Amino acid sequence: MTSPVLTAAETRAAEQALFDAGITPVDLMERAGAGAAEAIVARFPAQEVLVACGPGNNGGDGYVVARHLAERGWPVRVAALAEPATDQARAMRAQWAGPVEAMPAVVPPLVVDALFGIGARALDPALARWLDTVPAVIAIDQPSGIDTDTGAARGRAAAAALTVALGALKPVHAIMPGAGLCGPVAHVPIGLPLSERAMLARIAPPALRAPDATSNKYTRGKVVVVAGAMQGAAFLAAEAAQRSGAGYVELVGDDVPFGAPFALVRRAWDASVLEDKRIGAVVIGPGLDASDTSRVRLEAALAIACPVVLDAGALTQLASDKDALASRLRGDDREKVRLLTPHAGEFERLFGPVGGDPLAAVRAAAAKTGALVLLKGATSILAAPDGRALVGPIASPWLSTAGTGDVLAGVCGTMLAQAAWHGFDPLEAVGAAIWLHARAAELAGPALIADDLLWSLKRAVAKA
Ligand SMILES: NC(=O)C1=CN([C@@H]2O[C@H](COP(=O)(O)OP(=O)(O)OC[C@H]3O[C@@H](n4cnc5c(N)ncnc54)[C@H](O)[C@@H]3O)[C@@H](O)[C@H]2O)[C@@H](O)CC1
Ligand SMILES: Nc1ncnc2c1ncn2[C@@H]1O[C@H](COP(=O)(O)OP(=O)(O)O)[C@@H](O)[C@H]1O
Ligand SMILES: [K+]
Repeated sequence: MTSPVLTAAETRAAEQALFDAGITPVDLMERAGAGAAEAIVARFPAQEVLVACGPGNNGGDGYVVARHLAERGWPVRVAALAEPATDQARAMRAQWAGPVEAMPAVVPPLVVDALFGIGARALDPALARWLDTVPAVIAIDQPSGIDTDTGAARGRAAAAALTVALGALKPVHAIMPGAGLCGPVAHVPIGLPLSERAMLARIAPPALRAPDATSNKYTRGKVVVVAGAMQGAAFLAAEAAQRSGAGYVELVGDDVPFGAPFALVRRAWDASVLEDKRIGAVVIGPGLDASDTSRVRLEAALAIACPVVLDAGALTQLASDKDALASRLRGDDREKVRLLTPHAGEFERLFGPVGGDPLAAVRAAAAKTGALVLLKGATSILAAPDGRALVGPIASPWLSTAGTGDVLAGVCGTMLAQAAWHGFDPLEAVGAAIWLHARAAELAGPALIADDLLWSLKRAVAKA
């Protein structure tokens, strides 16, 4: 249900494992370049192309791509930024039979960017300007100049028409803004050993278990959503918990109005509502204000043993005593599952600015609090206290509308309540919720409102 994502250093270590096993750097580069050319011809009609090669192994891949495209009848020009600086790149340069020109001032319509890969520093401004004027770019391994491990982009740049990820996905392919600049990503396996236990992985469709003859409403997960002053938000979370498959959802608050969905159980708040041993998860925060009443409810929720999703107003309350976060969230009980779901503003209030390396920021927040931390945004990043992290798909920008986070909180509640039943650990369960939410947004299409996600969640579950 996930694809491993390797940092530049992990990629180099994986390459080294192949070299240690007897594969030569030249063989590996041939494999990478041939695979990249294959991915290109599968997606583009034959046309004039300029392959721009840098001095390192990314440039070496470029010479291989050029040779393979030419063998397939493409009119190929090759330009070099500098002479190859590694043995394998030199060997590939020697195998390119055509001319090698200096970087042309006038750019052709299609350029293969084999300038820099995982070894890149910030681009020289003139080179960045040159790349930015190319109408269509196919990036080898990654667009040149974007930070491989953070996804931090150099200033103005257009998205590539295709990025061919060699051997492994890297953070640049998964985390915004870099992921957006990669355009469509084709993963070309080159035999790198990819651990199933990678510290970072991209969320793939989860394998959800369907109810069977032995199921009843409680085995399918009881989720309690604690309402506050703004009840709409809590309703969205509660119905999202229902629509993502929970068997029993209860909305507790004051004067919760009656109406659709009629399957939603409403109860007046009283601390005893959280004592039911059948509760699988509690969601608190959507619509929660800063009143004393809300504080009492938050404390009651934090006292229970089962997983608690803390969103919106609950995060604002927690931010008022940042130093006590870890002890308030888990106390002495390391087993307690607590999920914080901040957007960037809430994250900043709790932990300081996200900064240029969101993955590192989220990991640090999880380590500090002992909680799962999900930073929501165009790509959502989830980290566990032990450093494992998941990154979600690039989600529909139409999600940037009020209430969609409340829906996600409800889905998280259901997936955490059902985690053991699906065979997920808590990190995987929240990963499944992120995937379902993104898929629901895709199904809901343009101009969605949060309510639309409730219906499309049902279809997302069916597709998982
Ligand atoms: N080792 C191998 O045989 C394989 C390498 N692969 C390719 O190799 C790439 C990594 O190769 P390298 O480690 O050589 O790194 P790069 O090719 O990314 O670049 C490294 C070289 O460029 C210079 N450089 C970096 N940024 C620069 C800048 N902004 N301006 C000027 N010079 C700059 C560096 O000093 C170094 O000489 C991967 O991204 C991938 O494309 C893959 O083909 C897999 C196989
Ligand atoms: N530009 C965007 N592209 C994709 N997803 C987005 C974008 N902006 C927000 N989202 C998603 O929409 C949801 C918004 O949540 P949140 O900010 O908590 O809103 P609310 O509090 O109104 O419910 C999150 O799941 C977030 O990942
Ligand atoms: K590149």
